Amino acid sequence: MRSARGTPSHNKKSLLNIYGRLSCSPTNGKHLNFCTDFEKSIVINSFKRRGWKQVMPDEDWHLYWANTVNCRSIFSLECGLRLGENQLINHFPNHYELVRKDLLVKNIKRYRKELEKDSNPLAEKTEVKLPSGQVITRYLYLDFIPVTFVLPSDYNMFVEEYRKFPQTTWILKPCGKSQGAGIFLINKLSKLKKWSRESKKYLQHHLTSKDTYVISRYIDNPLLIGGKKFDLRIYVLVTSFRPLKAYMFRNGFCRFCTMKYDTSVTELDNMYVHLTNVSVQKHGSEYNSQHGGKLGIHNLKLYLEGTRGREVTNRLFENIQWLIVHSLKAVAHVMSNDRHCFECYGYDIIIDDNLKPWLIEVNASPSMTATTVNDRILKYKLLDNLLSVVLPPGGIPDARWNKTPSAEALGDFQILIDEDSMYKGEMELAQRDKGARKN
Ligand SMILES: Nc1ncnc2c1ncn2[C@@H]1O[C@H](COP(=O)(O)OP(=O)(O)OP(=O)(O)O)[C@@H](O)[C@H]1O
Repeated sequence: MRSARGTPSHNKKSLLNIYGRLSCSPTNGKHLNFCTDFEKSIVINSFKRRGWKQVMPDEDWHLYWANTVNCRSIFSLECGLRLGENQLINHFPNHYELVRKDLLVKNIKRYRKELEKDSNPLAEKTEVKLPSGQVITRYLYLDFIPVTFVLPSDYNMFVEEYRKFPQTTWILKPCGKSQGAGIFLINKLSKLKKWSRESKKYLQHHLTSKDTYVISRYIDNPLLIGGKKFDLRIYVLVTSFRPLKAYMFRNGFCRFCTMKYDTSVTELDNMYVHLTNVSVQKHGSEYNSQHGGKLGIHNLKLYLEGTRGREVTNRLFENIQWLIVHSLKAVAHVMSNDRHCFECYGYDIIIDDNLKPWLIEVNASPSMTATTVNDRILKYKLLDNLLSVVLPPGGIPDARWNKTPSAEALGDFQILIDEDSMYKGEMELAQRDKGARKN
């Protein structure tokens, strides 16, 4: 039987063979087994350091660090597998609701509309005057994704928006790709039409989800440091969507472009200026492999406190947490909340020069490859802390656990939201109120 390790995907039949007869025996205080699809030393060593043994997907495992394709197959109807109480896996079955570019946008738009329909104050709108003099209406609290349309389905809506704001630059991104592949910027509708004709893409009828694109307003006023654009990579661990339990790793980092930011039309195609992906920048002649174009979030905070002041810096970081929590709430009701699952998401955020954070995208399998020494230290810590959060106090996976880690187990994770304890807190307050009224 072929192992799932190191193979990117399986066909349904072989998965049925591999997983159909799988169950994990009770641990009884014996050794714990992990299995992974990645040949990454950081992943493998993080388990081995805890004394766990690596096994194949068709053997007894307690925790599977899977790729998204294999995880989806495990939960597919054809597979018919029921995970045991001592088995955990690192993705939710339909994580794509949050991590696919088009679905993220659809879910956030729907969430805002629902709040609006319920007259929820969170959905309050406000009028904003643009530098061009035009006045637009936008959400006061929930305006954290750039205006985005899905192509080809929203093409007419996009053209309407384009005509209203003809000076805007747009960024086109394929939904089925990553690492900057297939991304380009446009500032003219004619360029989009030309691309469509040449690639015979979005106006064709036989489309697959791989051919879906999102077109987003390009954030053309990013905050620059040393004249260069950067984005933030923040790790967010979710252990449950209903109730929502999410944690943010304190040690995120900035990823810088290697070339100075330049909005001139001639530089529109220069990806070393506009895309912050390490996978793009590492091919640039200015790439520095010592620091890998990365700067720790603590240093960014210090820099901002020094240049912009403590108050606005704190507000920026509060707004980042706000946008993460609301992006998760936007998908919480569509997620299949399997209690064997947890997921570590890589959030990509751009800060503009008004210190407003924008959510660019969410990744389900943030890279566990280290590009520098600091990166290696950070990622080891991330995985070590993550395991402490997802495992109950005895260290043995248990899907029945109430997923309430102790303060020490959190390590460098901080609680973003725990609806369970919020609910309990509210109940306690209500009880106390009732008691006070009785007295
Ligand atoms: N709306 C935007 N405004 C400004 N820059 C953007 C915008 N969208 C994307 N970018 C830039 O393009 C880069 C790649 O975009 P994005 O992360 O969405 O695509 P990706 O290829 O899927 O990347 P990943 O490998 O992280 O999945 C971002 O890191 C950012 O630097």
